[in-house]
Amino acid sequence: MVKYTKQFIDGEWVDSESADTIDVINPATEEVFQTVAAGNKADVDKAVAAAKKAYLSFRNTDVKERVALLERIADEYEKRKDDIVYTITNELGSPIDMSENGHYSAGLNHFRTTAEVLKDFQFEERRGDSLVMKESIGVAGLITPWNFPTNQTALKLAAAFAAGSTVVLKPSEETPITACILAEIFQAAGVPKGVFNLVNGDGEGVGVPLSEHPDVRMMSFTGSGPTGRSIMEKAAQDFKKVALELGGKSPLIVLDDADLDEAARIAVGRVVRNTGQVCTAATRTLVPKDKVDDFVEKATAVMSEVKVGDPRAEDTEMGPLISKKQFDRVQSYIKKGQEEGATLHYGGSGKPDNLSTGYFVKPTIFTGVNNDMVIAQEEIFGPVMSVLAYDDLDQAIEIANDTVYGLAGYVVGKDKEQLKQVARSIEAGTIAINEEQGTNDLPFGGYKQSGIGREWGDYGIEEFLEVKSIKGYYA
Ligand SMILES: NC(=O)c1ccc[n+]([C@@H]2O[C@H](COP(=O)([O-])OP(=O)(O)OC[C@H]3O[C@@H](n4cnc5c(N)ncnc54)[C@H](O)[C@@H]3O)[C@@H](O)[C@H]2O)c1
Repeated sequence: MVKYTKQFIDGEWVDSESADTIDVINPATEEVFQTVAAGNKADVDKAVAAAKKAYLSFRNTDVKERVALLERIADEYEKRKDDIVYTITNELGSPIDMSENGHYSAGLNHFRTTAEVLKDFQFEERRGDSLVMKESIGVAGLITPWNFPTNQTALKLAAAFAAGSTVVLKPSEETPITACILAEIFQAAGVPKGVFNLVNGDGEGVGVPLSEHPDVRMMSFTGSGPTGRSIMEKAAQDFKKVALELGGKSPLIVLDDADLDEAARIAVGRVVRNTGQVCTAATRTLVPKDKVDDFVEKATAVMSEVKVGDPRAEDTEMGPLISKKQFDRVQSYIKKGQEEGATLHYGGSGKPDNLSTGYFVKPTIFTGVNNDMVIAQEEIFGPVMSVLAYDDLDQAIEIANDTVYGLAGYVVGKDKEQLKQVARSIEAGTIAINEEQGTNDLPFGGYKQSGIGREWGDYGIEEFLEVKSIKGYYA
């Protein structure tokens, strides 16, 4: 077992300023997979100082150089495919197929797509005799969650490097090993010293001093709402820019003309993916009242086929939740749904048969849910579908938008005009019609309490830039 108990600062692995460590638990076996440093403020100070120094030259690198850098990173990333897939399977408990085709590929796509969009990115524009230019913001603090260890990190890192910003990354203490592999990839790709710094640790020890650091000009965070609020409060002390990607409670509207077999397959897929630990999970399924029974029967059939178990097995479709804490949280929501009067139609409390070790849960369907219930309003972050009945499309849209969140929305059906109209009416940053996946250059981010700002592609690069006008530049 390789131990990553050092921090990666100024281009090398160095001892942490803290003697404390954090065990990374494999959620399928409940055994220790790896150990990382539990960093502290002194580590953060060193990392920010390195990033600040490196910024002086990195900000002036030519765009072509940064395109080449991102391409080299993507090449090195591809060489580490087996390690990344193995690590995500063990630290997150993601089924091996999902580790490869969901997680590994998402990270790779961000590095490749960002390199492509950077080639055509307009950093300068002439307006009369003046120049309007965009330049990198400076040292950025990046804080990421555990549910997509390569996706969340890669999309922020690719955008920051493309912009010419230097970074200090604090990954989730629950899935930090993928980030350690990224440090090795950057080293192999020739990322200049100090451009990328990794400080492992928990929120209090590392996240807080990073958010408070006066030399950090921007915080880019993905995670829960309460943590996002705390980071924003800290950042407000010296008016750092903040970009926040937070939670969701996304609706999936099944239209009257939808093929119910197809709708059931799509809806269940969007609930159980990554064991429901997806910020864009479609956890509120809205179905025409007279079609609910048929839909639920079909959704139950699809869900009962989902293979839950050992993430290392090739045919496993759903692994465990990340931790005991998340297991308990999902259990408490299942209990709450029953107390509130929703009908537990499939799944429910406890672990699936023959899976007593590991944080496994049963994929679950609630029917008879109304939108005021806690299970329809709060993010469960587990494979729990709430089915809500609607009378007409106006009511469906009203229910869909009756949430504090606005991250994603889905609509399934046949009539193209109706699909477009519903897609336009949902108040959320990302909408998918039927099974459309889109491309990696589309903006991603939330309305309302789902966040501030946009990531991915050129929109992601914009986040790490400041805008300057120079009057008389062409006079
Ligand atoms: N919108 C999106 O793009 C998106 C994507 C994935 C996950 N999420 C959200 O993330 C949440 C789950 O992730 P989580 O449980 O890891 O979230 P979390 O907020 O508990 O932790 C996220 C990160 O913040 C750090 N952190 C904790 N307290 C901190 C503090 N006070 N100051 C600074 N950093 C601190 C953690 O160590 C971790 O690295 C869900 O709510 C989910 O919806 C959102």
